[in-house]
Amino acid sequence: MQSYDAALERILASAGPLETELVPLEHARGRAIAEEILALCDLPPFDNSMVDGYAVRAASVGGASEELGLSLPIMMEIPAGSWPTRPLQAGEAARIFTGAPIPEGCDAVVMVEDTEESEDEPGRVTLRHPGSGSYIRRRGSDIAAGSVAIPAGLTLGAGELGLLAALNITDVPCVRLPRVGILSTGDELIPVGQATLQPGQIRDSNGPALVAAIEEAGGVVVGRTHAKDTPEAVAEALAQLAGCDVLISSGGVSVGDHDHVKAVLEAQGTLDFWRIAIKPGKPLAFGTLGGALFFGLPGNPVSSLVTFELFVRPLLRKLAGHTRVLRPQVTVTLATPLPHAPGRREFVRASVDSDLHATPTGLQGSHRTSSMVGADVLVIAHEDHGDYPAGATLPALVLR
Ligand SMILES: Nc1nc2c(c(=O)[nH]1)N[C@H]1C(S)=C(S)[C@@H](COP(=O)(O)OP(=O)(O)OC[C@H]3O[C@@H](n4cnc5c(N)ncnc54)[C@H](O)[C@@H]3O)O[C@H]1N2
Ligand code: MOO
Ligand SMILES: [Mg+2]
Repeated sequence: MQSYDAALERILASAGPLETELVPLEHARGRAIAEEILALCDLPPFDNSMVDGYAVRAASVGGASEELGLSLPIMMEIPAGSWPTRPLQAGEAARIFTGAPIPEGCDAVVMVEDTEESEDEPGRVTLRHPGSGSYIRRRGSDIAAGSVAIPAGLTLGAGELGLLAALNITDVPCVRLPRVGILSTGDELIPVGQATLQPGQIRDSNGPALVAAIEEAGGVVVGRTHAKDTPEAVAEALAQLAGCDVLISSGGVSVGDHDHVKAVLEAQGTLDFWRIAIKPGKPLAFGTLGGALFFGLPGNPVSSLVTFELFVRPLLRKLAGHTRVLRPQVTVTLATPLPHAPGRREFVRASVDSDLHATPTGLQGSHRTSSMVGADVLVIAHEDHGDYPAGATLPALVLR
């Protein structure tokens, strides 16, 4: 049996980022950037005012104070989007607005709150501040031309897309999204919304849950099918899903007489390993099949989703080019005691409050789909440890 760490390491070592494709900026959210993006121009592109006020030469307004106002002629008005019509000379002021270009000769802006315009003196402004804070945003002070705007492998969110837009990059080099196929195995399974259940039958809930998990992870579901519990049916269904980067089956991977996934994988592809010392999800099988990476996830609904989270999601993130493939890990404090038998590393579904006090989502049986509801974290109970008391601090993976 593999340890959690060894299994994750083997899985992540099995593949690297897929090819690069150009993605329109408006569709690039959540994608991983394939290569380092250099700024081709300075941002901001010109020196501009940080405030609404008056552009001046600092040397000529040094004597201004609250008591000793300094009156200057207003030589021009510079709104954002315009360009100064002339340089600013000593002893002159220009009305200027936030974001507007600084005129040549100006080295300080005085905030409008520190000035007065009087009807008695039209065309003049009285400064009541020496203009010491310059309030000028220098060209290139956000990002200088030639410097790295976005490093390769970063996940593009609103902030990164805003910077790309400022740099006028309309087509973004992103890593292609992994194509994923899903196979639900089981004689007992009936698709959601179809037929009335006969005795012994249940709904295929893993299929829809895995679709959601794959999409959340940034994969594209390109095929989804079902197979009865025979080796022939499993092999045939998997053959139908050819052309995927990743194949995921659920069920039929344990030791029952009707569990055929592992044998089919060994016969038709390669089995890298089977079984991990974790709970839930022990009988996971990993290997390759027809050019795809293959995960045989256990059929129990919680086991399939938790093993997806622990092993498939990181691999999908890696294939999709993200530098950060693992969920953030935090330390939580147990709000209630946590029963845990030593032997396997256990991933306990729990909700957390804003102080990271964790409350398990009820009994943790791997058939209990309800234990996934409202799960914010997977609390990690160590294989060498027994029960944990309330107040114990444990590591946890943040799911959302
Ligand atoms: N003798 C042993 N039996 C079992 C062991 C073991 O070590 N020795 N391990 C148990 C563990 S742990 C798990 S996990 C399960 C894994 O079973 P399989 O991967 O073979 O899955 P199935 O037997 O096909 O199904 C298990 C369970 O899950 C339900 N299921 C399956 N697919 C779906 C689906 N798409 N939607 C909803 N529910 C599904 C299925 O009806 C079963 O109840 O094996 C234990 N047994
Ligand atoms: O390894 Mo299983 O998922 O505990 O029921
Ligand atoms: Mg089974």
